Amino acid sequence: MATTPAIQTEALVKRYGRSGATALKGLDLTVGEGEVFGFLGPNGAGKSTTIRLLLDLIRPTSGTVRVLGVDPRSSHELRGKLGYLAGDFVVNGRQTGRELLDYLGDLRGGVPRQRIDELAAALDLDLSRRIGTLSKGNRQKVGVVQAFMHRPPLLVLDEPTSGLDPFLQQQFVELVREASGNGQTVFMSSHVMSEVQQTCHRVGIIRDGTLVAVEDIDDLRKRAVRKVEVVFGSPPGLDQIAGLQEPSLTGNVLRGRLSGDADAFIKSIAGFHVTDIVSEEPELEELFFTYYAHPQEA
Ligand SMILES: Nc1ncnc2c1ncn2[C@@H]1O[C@H](COP(=O)(O)OP(=O)(O)OP(=O)(O)O)[C@@H](O)[C@H]1O
Repeated sequence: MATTPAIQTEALVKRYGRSGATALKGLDLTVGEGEVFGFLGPNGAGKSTTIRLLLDLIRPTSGTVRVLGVDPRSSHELRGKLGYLAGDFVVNGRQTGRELLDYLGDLRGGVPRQRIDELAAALDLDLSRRIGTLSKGNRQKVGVVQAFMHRPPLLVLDEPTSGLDPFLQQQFVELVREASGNGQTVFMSSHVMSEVQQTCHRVGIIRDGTLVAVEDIDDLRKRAVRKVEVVFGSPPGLDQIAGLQEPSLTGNVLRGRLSGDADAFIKSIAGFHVTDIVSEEPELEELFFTYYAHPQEA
């Protein structure tokens, strides 16, 4: 039996006000249960609008939304099954982090104190401080804890690491991986390509209210260009090398760029004495930005 998608939108349209911008122009989006899905696009593309519709913070002009199989407009139970975090986590500043998280934990049916403490320790967050006295980055950590602490089946994260430094971005990546390993679904908008690369199974790219591409990260990775350097005992001639873009030979060192299948290249050098080979992890960032600017050329 097919499982119910964690998120499904059909022909989703959102127009703000009577004469306002049409932020979404018929969005069809499906996120499977257990997927980590990255939602990417330039500023103003419609990412936050989509997320607000999923959470029933705003209502669609037309089209349908299903979250964990139900219409978010008609299900109060859904709230407890979601973890939500926006980039600018804002709460009443007089409470301490501990007070707020205990309160939210109770609302969500009880979260063990040990779980909150572990998350706070991983993020290096002092729970005894009043939230109003925290820096933006530390306030955002409180937001990260409240989103993850009850291990919700679906995490909806809107640019979650804005304001976090690189160390904490890495901690965040670990939390997403842990959630994914636990079978939770993660839907995340982000401008931080490294975290998308490290966590997402698929990415959807939205421009101007329309989904322009949905790609498997592994497929993207295979298509992305890698720099390659091969050191030979005694090098072949460049005319004997196959499957390598922009090949150049300096002494015994061959350099070039590989995209897609490496088989032709490897076979062309297999008859020569290779003393070392280095291939860089593909950078998907360039590919994403090509999509942002010219989706048809990517
Ligand atoms: N409350 C609102 N009233 C009127 N127009 C809005 C409102 N919120 C968003 N918009 C418009 O809808 C479009 C989509 O905005 P949205 O915030 O969804 O984009 P985004 O992809 O999240 O951008 P960013 O990366 O900058 O957060 C934009 O043209 C924006 O100006």
